[in-house]
Amino acid sequence: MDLTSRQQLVEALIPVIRRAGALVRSLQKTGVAPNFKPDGSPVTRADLASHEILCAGCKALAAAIPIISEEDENSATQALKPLSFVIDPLDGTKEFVRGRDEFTINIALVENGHATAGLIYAPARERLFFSYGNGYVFEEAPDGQCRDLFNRIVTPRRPIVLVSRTHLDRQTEGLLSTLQPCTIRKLGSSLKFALIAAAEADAYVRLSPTMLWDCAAGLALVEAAGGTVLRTDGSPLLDEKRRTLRIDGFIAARTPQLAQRINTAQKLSL
Ligand SMILES: Nc1ncnc2c1ncn2[C@@H]1O[C@H](COP(=O)(O)O)[C@@H](OP(=O)(O)O)[C@H]1O
Ligand SMILES: [Mg+2]
Repeated sequence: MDLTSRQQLVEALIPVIRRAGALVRSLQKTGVAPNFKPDGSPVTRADLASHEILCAGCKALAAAIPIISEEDENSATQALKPLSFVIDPLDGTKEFVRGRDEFTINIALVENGHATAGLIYAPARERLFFSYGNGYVFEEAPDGQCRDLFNRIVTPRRPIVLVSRTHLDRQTEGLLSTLQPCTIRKLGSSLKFALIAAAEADAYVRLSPTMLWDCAAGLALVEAAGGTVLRTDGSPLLDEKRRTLRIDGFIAARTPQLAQRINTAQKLSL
C-alpha cells in the first residue's frame, strides 16, 4: 500500500478506535467481571465489544484485508497473510479489570512482514498514538490537535526501561540488573511501546511469551519513530518469512544502538 493510502486508512481508523475506547471506558466504570480463556488469561465483555467495533470498522474501510484479532478464537492458529490487520481489542485486560488506567486498544497493518501502520489508544489516559510509515508518527489530543513525535529531542538521562506489570519473569529481572543504572517503570499494556515512540521512555524488555497482536501496533509506532524491536536472538521482530503469531520475547528500544546494547547484555546475562 502506498504512503497516501496508508495515511488515509489510518486517519479513517482514528474515529473507529476512539469509539471502541469510549465504549470500553464506559464499561470499566460500570464494572466488568472477567471470564477466563483456556490459557487462563482474562476476557471481558469489553474485549468482545471492542473487537466487534474494530472488526466492523476495518471491514467497512478495507473489506479485502483479513483481520487477525486476539478475540477471534481461530486467530491464534492463523498464519500472517501478505497483508493483514492485526488487532488487540483490549490489551492489559488484567489491569482493566482491576480499575487501572493503562489499558489500550490496538490496530496494526502488517504488509509483507512489516508493521507499516499502527494505532494505540489508551482511552482512560486520553492518549492516542498513530503511525503510517517511517518518520510518520503522531499523537492526537482529544481536541484533534496532532503532535509530531518524529525526531524528538531527548536530554541525556538515565535510560528509562519499561517492563510488564504482571508478567515480569526472572530472566527479565536478571537482565534489568545488568542494565543498571537505569530507571525501571512497570506498565500493563502496549502503552509501553507508545511511550518509547513518544521518547518518554527508552526501552521495553520482555523475555516471556506474548503474541503478535500484543506487539504489532507498538512495533509500527516504535519503528516509525526510528526505534527497533528485536527478538531475543537479535533478529527483527517481524520479517517477510515469519508467519506465526507467537513471540517468545523481545527488546524494543528508541534507537537501534540501545536495542543492540540491551541484546548483548541479555546474551551475557544468560
Ligand atoms: N504466556 C503467554 N503467552 C502469550 N501471551 C501472553 C502470555 N502471558 C501474557 N501474554 C500477553 O501479554 C499481555 C499482557 O502483557 P503486559 O502485562 O505487558 O501488558 C496480555 O495481553 P491482553 O491483556 O490483551 O490479554 C497477554 O495476551
Ligand atoms: Mg494483548
